[in-house]
Amino acid sequence: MTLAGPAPAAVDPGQPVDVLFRDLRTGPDGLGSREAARRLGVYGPNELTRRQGRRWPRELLAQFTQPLALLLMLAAALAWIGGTRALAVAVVAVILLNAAFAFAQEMQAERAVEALAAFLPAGARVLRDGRPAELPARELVPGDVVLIAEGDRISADARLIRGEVSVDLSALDGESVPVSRHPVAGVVAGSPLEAPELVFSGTVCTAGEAYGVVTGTGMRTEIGRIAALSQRDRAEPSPLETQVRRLTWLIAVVAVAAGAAFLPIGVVAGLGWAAAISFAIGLIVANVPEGLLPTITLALAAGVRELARRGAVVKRLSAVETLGSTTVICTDKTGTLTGNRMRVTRLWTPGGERDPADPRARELAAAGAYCTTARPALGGTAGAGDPTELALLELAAGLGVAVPAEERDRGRRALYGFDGHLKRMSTLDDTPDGVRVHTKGAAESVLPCCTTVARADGRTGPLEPGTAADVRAAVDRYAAAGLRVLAVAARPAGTGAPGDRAAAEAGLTLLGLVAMADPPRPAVPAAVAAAHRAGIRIHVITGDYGPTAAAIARAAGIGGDPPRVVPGDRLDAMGDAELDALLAGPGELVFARSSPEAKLRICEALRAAGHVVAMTGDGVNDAPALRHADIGVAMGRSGTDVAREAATMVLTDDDFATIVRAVDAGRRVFSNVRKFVLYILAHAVPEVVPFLIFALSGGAVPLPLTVLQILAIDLGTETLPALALGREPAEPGLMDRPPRARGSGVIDRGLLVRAWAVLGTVSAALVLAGFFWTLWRAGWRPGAATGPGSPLHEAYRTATTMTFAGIVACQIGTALAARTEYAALRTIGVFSNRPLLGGIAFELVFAAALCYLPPLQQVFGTTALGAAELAFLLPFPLIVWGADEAYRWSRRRRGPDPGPVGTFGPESAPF
Ligand SMILES: Nc1ncnc2c1ncn2[C@@H]1O[C@H](COP(=O)(O)OP(=O)(O)OP(=O)(O)O)[C@@H](O)[C@H]1O
Repeated sequence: MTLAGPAPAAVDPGQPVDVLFRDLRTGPDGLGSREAARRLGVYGPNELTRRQGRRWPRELLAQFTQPLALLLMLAAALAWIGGTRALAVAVVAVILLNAAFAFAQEMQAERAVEALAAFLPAGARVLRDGRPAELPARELVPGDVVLIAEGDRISADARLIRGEVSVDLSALDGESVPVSRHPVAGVVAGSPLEAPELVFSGTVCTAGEAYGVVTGTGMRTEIGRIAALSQRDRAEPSPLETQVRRLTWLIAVVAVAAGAAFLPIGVVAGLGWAAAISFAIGLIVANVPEGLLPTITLALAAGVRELARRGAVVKRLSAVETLGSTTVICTDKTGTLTGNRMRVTRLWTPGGERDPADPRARELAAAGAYCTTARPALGGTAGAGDPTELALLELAAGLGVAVPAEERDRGRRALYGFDGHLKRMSTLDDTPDGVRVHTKGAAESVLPCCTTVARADGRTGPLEPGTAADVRAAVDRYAAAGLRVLAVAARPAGTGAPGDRAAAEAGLTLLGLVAMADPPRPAVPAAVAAAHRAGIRIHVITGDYGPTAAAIARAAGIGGDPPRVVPGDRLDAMGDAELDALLAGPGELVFARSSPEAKLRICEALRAAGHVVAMTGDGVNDAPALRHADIGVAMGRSGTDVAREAATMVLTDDDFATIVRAVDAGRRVFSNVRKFVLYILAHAVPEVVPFLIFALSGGAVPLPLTVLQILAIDLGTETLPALALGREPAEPGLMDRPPRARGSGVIDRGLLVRAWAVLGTVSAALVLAGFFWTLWRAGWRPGAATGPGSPLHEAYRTATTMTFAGIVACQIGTALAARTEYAALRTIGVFSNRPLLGGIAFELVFAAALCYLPPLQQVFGTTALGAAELAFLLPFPLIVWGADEAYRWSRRRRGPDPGPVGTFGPESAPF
């Protein structure tokens, strides 16, 4: 294990707090920024140093020990023993090239995934120069005073000095029941992990808020000591990679069987053993698709990189392909559909809506502002905390009743934080009017806690049923306009602080309602429409009030007009069968006042029905649903660390539209993988059919292609165009089709038919036509001798060169055809994939070199082709491409494949 920085300072976190402050040369207000910078230099960054050193030699070696490489080595050894040394050398070259290529691709893929960390820096809130500041967690130093709040992953070991938190220590002790942590003045007794006043790096705060002084950073933390935790996880192969690995094996087995079968046939047809063996080996080497897997891994990695640029950071390569098959998106409302920038637009107090200048409105605003933990925007700095609270602070500031955050925090006697189940929050505050309880939350949650109301004349009166009905009517009116409504209540604390939450939140006086606007993000309606065209259904699952959620959903285009709302209590009362039936219906739903558990339930029901579910979430309680969904989506800006860790994808801009863009990218990557698989499979037919003809004719037709020519195609001319197909832009209509079925293979019957029956067969026919035309013109008839020394030998060399060049020409047509799966080439433009044009140019230069450079002619058995031959080859690409164009046209006429979940597709959905 390496330790960053100099030897650790001998600070024992177990000493009494004042001694600890002295030893760490700090205080309750933390460090100054200059001192912190100095300490950062001394202690080093707050990071875990990776234990493992260089891994690349091992990974490079692994390329040579994998089964396909071993198979090729066996082939090389056989060729050497069989006397065809040139072939043995060629095969070894293939092995080396392949290993280098695969290694480079895998390294590049890994780097792409590792680079993602830079998109998601861990942050920490600290007091620097006595003021709160947000910093990258790597800049924390011993002596810093940090703020720890619900949902944070704690980024250093610390001793608590104020507040109280619940902490999940499972990263350290495997125990996932959260434990309470709070300051204790004296010496820490017993094991540090059990000490109530210590918190540790790598653990998670599940509730509450507290300040702590940092006692250890980086490797000098409990987690740093558990060396095993700093080891990296081994990445799971994605289903796509597993599928392709299996396919590669299948093809390898078929190739070996074909090679073995060719041996006796070749000998009987008069080839001689040495030639037959070399041929069988060539057939195997050419057809084993060694390069497929690394190429696919690289395509996925390129997808990951592109997604990150578009604002969606995915943590696993496999997420890219899952994204493409998403059938349902479950999204929350605040911050994802809306901009999460709240602004109070209406104030209501018993008696009616109030003008901001009204004294009752000011009283309401002041109480709301007390009941907050957020910090308002000051000078140039942005506000920090819940946007709902920031809106209340802004309102109070606007009405001139703001309390500075420091004063508010200093006077705070108790905090009963916002609870997603209770849907309210309360504080006990020292105010100029004495100690008061302040409560704010959902109206239906706060109203039952109230016994009195603040009347228009400033006096307090009983909460009559009529007033309660007025409150509900006002809430509904505001909610129908899409406003978020909070009820605010207060009362004098009386003598002595109430002991528990229930006591604090009883007998309150209702002050009124605050309604705030949070309109949909501008890009959302278009993204919703795009998702609908792509056959994706969207359900909204929100903690907000039904009518508010329905109004926002309608504005975004979700769920029709009016959207169907399922309130939380109805969902809770519903059995599983009823929920299944509800979700199986055609429309989209708005689940309002829902709990985090509801998310998990809905997610499970959808998955059980065969859907591929993308689910958003931002709180601690959302983590189980995020883990359970096919794609858990967390918010990079507003979400908690816990949600970000549970998620598969993190949106750096929190925008719903980014999810739809990610689905688009996922579909594109998957369809591009299919494109180059199609291209690579297609050439097998024109390569194998000539041999069949040679074998079936019993040698009356000479071999149309030499083994080194096959290798030159498969390992030379083909490579760059195949790679370039992986870079193809999205095909028009890709997002107008229903999602592909869960688990449907990258290679299906349709792809094989197209590769072998259409592209392959047309190519084979053309290639053979070229071969026979050349021989025939020279006077060859079946059975005539073509071996060295025979009068027809030169014509035979020209004919095999024609076969070689013919395959190259046909593959150009195949490459152009493979660019789209349904659409016509003209809709994307012939010149829109520059790398492919470059790849084709390379292919032509490579083939020309083989035909025209004398040293290469020697090795590959080729000759220079004349004008007549070239003219014969010229239409090949057009014919192959044209045949496929006709095939795609007929597929388009038949219409797209049906969607995976028969109950809905763009046609049957209600939008
Ligand atoms: N900071 C807060 N203090 C008190 N009450 C709150 C606070 N934030 C929200 N509420 C109340 O609780 C309700 C539910 O809020 P919650 O945060 O669970 O959902 P949300 O953010 O509106 O929805 P979403 O799940 O779409 O993000 C709100 O409608 C509001 O009435």
